[in-house]
Amino acid sequence: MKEKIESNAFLTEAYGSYDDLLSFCKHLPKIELHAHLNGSISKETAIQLIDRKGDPSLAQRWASTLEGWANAASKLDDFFPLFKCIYEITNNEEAITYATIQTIGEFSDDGVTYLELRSTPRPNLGTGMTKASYANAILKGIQSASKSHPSTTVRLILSLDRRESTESCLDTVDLAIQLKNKTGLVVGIDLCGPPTDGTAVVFAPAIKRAKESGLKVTLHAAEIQNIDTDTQNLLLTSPDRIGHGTFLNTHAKTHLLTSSTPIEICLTSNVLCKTVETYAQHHLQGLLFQDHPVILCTDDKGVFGSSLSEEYAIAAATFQLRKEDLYELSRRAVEFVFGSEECKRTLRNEWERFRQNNGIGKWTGWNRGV
Ligand SMILES: CNc1ncnc2c1ncn2[C@@H]1O[C@H](COP(=O)(O)O)[C@@H](O)[C@H]1O
Ligand SMILES: [Zn+2]
Repeated sequence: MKEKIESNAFLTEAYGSYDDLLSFCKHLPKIELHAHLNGSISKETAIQLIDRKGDPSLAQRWASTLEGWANAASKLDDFFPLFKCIYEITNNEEAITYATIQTIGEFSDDGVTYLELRSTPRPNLGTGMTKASYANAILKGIQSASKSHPSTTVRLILSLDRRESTESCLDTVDLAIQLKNKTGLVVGIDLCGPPTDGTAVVFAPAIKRAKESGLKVTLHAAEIQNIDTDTQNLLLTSPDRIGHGTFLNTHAKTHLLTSSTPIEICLTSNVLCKTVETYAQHHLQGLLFQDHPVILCTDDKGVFGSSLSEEYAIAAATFQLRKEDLYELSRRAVEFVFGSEECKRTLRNEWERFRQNNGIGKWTGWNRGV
């Protein structure tokens, strides 16, 4: 169950009500840098995809799988089996293209100006889908959405799953390099999946090849407790960003703080997957007060029933962030995108226009009144 955000004196004074805060967050231009395609598929899109398949038993299984997880999840490991069912819905190129277009549309409607979608190229013997045809189906969706939702710029990150072998990861990286050169839309790679599967040694050659080819690298790191050696070895590959960083030991934290490696923060994901007990206990607060680069992200908005605007609103209500703070958070994210310098210049101008048109005051440092 999602934790309910209580109204409080700060929120009332700074925004009026939670709804007023949410509408400010929707209006604010935002950058989403950590969104897994198959986890981001909304209920509406999933239902449409299932309808197209014409398999009522799948609809039933999908609904009960999600509900079962929401009611009984007690640890992060409970989350990954959900995808067995979701992948039945997206087991062909047409579904992947449709899911991509719909998901981009939803982020765009939520005020996301720049989106980095990520997904694991996944062959399917039954439907003949290959890693390449999978990635191309996403690119087709991105190209189509650039016409229907021109206000949102979209780039793609190909994910390596921790359950894959070194060879399989190298194949994905080679595909990413090829598609980067061909389309300019693939900008990086990610490492995701169950944190206790595989080891950094398995993935290091693929990460190295990606970096050498000019791809950017983001890695899920320290998402659960007691994986310090793996986290340490992953950090040695010098990722450009990391995801979560929930359980960084002192050594890893020092490494990240001194290298100023940005951390993708997924509040609702961490609370619902039970790696963080409550929003108020989230490590975002400590990172903010150390002025470490962070980016608010959704992770899997479809499964978690959230949106990026809500993540901003939750951060504001929990850590007493004013309009200027939220603007500063979203503006800073521009500097951490994997897109080109030209892309960053365009985004910087957009943020400046918003600031001027909306009377955003001078930022004076994070509110430490919490
Ligand atoms: C909640 N925290 C998380 N931690 C680690 N990996 C996650 C994740 N959320 C999602 N994924 C990864 O993303 C895949 C689904 O999207 P794609 O099929 O790639 O589009 C999942 O199979 C999992 O490997
Ligand atoms: Zn993730």
